[in-house]
Parts: sequence; structure tokens; C-alpha cells
Amino acid sequence: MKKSPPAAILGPDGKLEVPDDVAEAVRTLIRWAGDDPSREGLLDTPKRVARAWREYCSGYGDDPAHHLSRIFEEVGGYDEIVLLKDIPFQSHCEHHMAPIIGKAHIAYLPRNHVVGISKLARVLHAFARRLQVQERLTAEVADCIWNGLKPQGVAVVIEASHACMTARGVRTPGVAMVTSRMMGVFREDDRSRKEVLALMGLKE
Ligand SMILES: Nc1nc2c(ncn2[C@@H]2O[C@H](COP(=O)(O)OP(=O)(O)OP(=O)(O)O)[C@@H](O)[C@H]2O)c(=O)[nH]1
Ligand SMILES: [Zn+2]
Repeated sequence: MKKSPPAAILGPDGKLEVPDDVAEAVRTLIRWAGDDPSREGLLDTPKRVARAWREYCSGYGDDPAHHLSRIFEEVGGYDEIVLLKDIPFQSHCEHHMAPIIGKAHIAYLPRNHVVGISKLARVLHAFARRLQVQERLTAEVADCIWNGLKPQGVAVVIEASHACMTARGVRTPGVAMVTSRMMGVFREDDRSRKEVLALMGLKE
């Protein structure tokens, strides 16, 4: 299902207008957390929170496939792995709406086409800036590159820390969740998979 956010209407100050029901929802949450939304320091907070959430979730208004619409004929017969390593990203988990903070490694083995390298990070952010689980984020990024570039292989590895595990719940800081999706040669061929994992600085 395609999701798209309600229209963004800018107020006279150039900032996003916040509907009353959205601001009221934040006031309800502040009361639920134990504070008084009518005290001085919290008066503007509902609007700030509402705008912040539109920013955290700006991926709903960003079509990831669009970033791969400009592809180039392979440059100079280059037929080796292309890897964008250690891409920092932020997301929010769909269970607690708490931050997921981590880094991604995205690689592909071109067939006929390459893409501007920044586009791999743009695809990642378009999916990350939504409510996510890490497994789906990993799969969506890999599938999008697979479908957009039709390469010989795609490898995506994501390492991230989940605030729902560090700041609440089990409260266990310092743990990273690691997920991967290997497609094409990286799934079928051991040597190719080893090579891409080594380039990522990971051992099989
Ligand atoms: N697999 C997966 N689990 C996640 C992700 N983000 C959060 N979770 C987990 O989702 C689970 C939700 O479990 P529930 O038992 O429904 O919720 P909860 O009572 O808040 O669980 P605790 O976090 O253990 O306190 C938790 O185990 C979270 O750690 C993710 O990206 N992938
Ligand atoms: Zn969570």
C-alpha cells in the first residue's frame, strides 16, 4: 500500500501548520507522561513535536525508486563491486516509535548500468525516514536497487542500535542488531559474498 502524508500547508511564518487535533494528541501524551501541557515551557512543544515527526517520517513523501531513475551506461567497462560503506542513518521503530540509529553498507555488482553514488544513500533515507523494522528496511533497500539497476548482485548490511532496547524495556545499551540481504551473485556465489563482506569490513 502506498502511503502518503496529509498535505503540508505552510503558515505565514514559513513553518508547517499543525492541525488542532495533532497538537491536542501531543498535549494528551504530555499529560499521560505526567506533566502539565499548559505550563510555560511546554506551550509550544505540541507544534514542535508535530513538525519534528513530519521530518522524522519525511520518507513517506519520498519515492525511493525515483532516485534510481537516472542511470548511466557502465563507465569504462567497470565490472567490479561498487560499495557505499558506513552510511549513517536514523529511523524509528514501528513498535515504539523510538529511534533506530545505525549505519548501512550498500553494494552492487553492475551489469550494464551504474548510478550516481549518492543515490544509494538517498534510497536508504527514503525508506529509513518511515516507521520501520530493521529487517524490512534492509529488504526494501536491497529490492529497490535490484529492481532499479537490474545488477548482477546486491548486498545490503545494516548495523543499528534501537532506543526501544537501550532507553526503555530491557535497557541494554551497547548492542547492535545486524541484518543483511544478499541477492544475485552475492547470494549464489560464496566467493562473491566473501569479497563483498570483506570490502564492507565484515567477515563471513
Ligand atoms: N525484529 C525486530 N524487532 C524489533 C525491531 N525494533 C523493535 N523490535 C522489538 O519489537 C518487540 C516488541 O515486543 P512487544 O513484547 O510487543 O513489546 P514490549 O512489551 O514493549 O517489549 P520489550 O521491548 O521487550 O519491553 C521488542 O522485542 C523490540 O525489541 C526491529 O527492527 N526488528
Ligand atoms: Zn521499538
